[in-house]
Amino acid sequence: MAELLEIKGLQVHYPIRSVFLNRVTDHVLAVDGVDFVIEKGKTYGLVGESGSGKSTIGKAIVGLEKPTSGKILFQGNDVTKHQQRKKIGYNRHVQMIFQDAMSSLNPKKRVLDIISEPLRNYERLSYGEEMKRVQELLAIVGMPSDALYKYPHEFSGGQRQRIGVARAIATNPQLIVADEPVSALDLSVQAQVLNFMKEIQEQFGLSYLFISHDLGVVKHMCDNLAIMHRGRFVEIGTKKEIYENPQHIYTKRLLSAIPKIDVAHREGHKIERRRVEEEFHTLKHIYYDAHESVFDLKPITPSHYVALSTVSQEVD
Ligand SMILES: Nc1ncnc2c1ncn2[C@@H]1O[C@H](COP(=O)(O)OP(=O)(O)OP(=O)(O)O)[C@@H](O)[C@H]1O
Repeated sequence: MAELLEIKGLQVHYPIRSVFLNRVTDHVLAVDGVDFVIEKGKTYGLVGESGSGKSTIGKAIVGLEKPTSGKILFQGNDVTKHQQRKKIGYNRHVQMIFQDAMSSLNPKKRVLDIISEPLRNYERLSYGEEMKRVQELLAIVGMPSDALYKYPHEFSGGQRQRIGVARAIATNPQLIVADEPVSALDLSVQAQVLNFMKEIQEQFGLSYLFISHDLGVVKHMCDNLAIMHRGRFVEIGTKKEIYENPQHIYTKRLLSAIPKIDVAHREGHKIERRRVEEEFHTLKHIYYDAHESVFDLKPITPSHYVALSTVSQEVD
């Protein structure tokens, strides 16, 4: 097993401040002691309901959140602290793509400037070299070269996500943290973007940390995965182990809520309505079963919000 990244006993706790007392009164245990390994060229999935701590792990790995305790080792080098990351040029090897490409791409910048930003941070290229590299990157992600001078709002959601991927791979990273990269997209576009992410993974030997609440998507993408609940891993294993022989009751519950549409069949847009209806029934079932708030479960589509509010009205 070729280890790329190792996480040891990671904790990220956010302080809760009392406005009245003007001091820290408690902590949110967003991530509360997790261990896992991401192998070279493989995809590790993090699955769990909204608020379970998935994004916080991703942010700690790329350096956007400071671990409270624990270690992050990249190819055996400790990169838990900023100085240590700087020393080995860690940030160019690990990039992140986000759920909402519209808000993660600067709306005032042209595609050329968006994609060249990491190049300007990490490489000293002439204007001509930079232009050539950005054109190559656009071709890799299947975008036309006239996209260079356009702005993010001139593209569809799927195209914007491709631009986000072009920016993420600009520095030839080894690991990409993909935080819900397709959940803001129509089902028909999700499959395209996921398959394209797999293609570039093979082409460049990339590893992914793939964060999602959608077990259907994770099944399509991941080699190994962890099921998260309230900052901890309740179950870890290979894709086969988790999907074919889940052990934890929480994993079983999540699996029973998988939309019955596997990614390969998401290209037909008519499926969407059926999926929302199915999830609505499953959520309702889970709600009555577990007596938890339906708002703990992350809505996926606008129609899903309608479904959720209907559930909550019925429950009220
Ligand atoms: N900056 C912050 N300050 C305080 N609490 C935070 C902060 N960021 C996240 N949290 C809390 O930490 C917990 C984990 O949040 P996180 O965003 O990691 O969950 P998640 O599983 O990624 O959820 P989602 O799928 O909704 O993004 C939540 O309870 C959240 O409210």
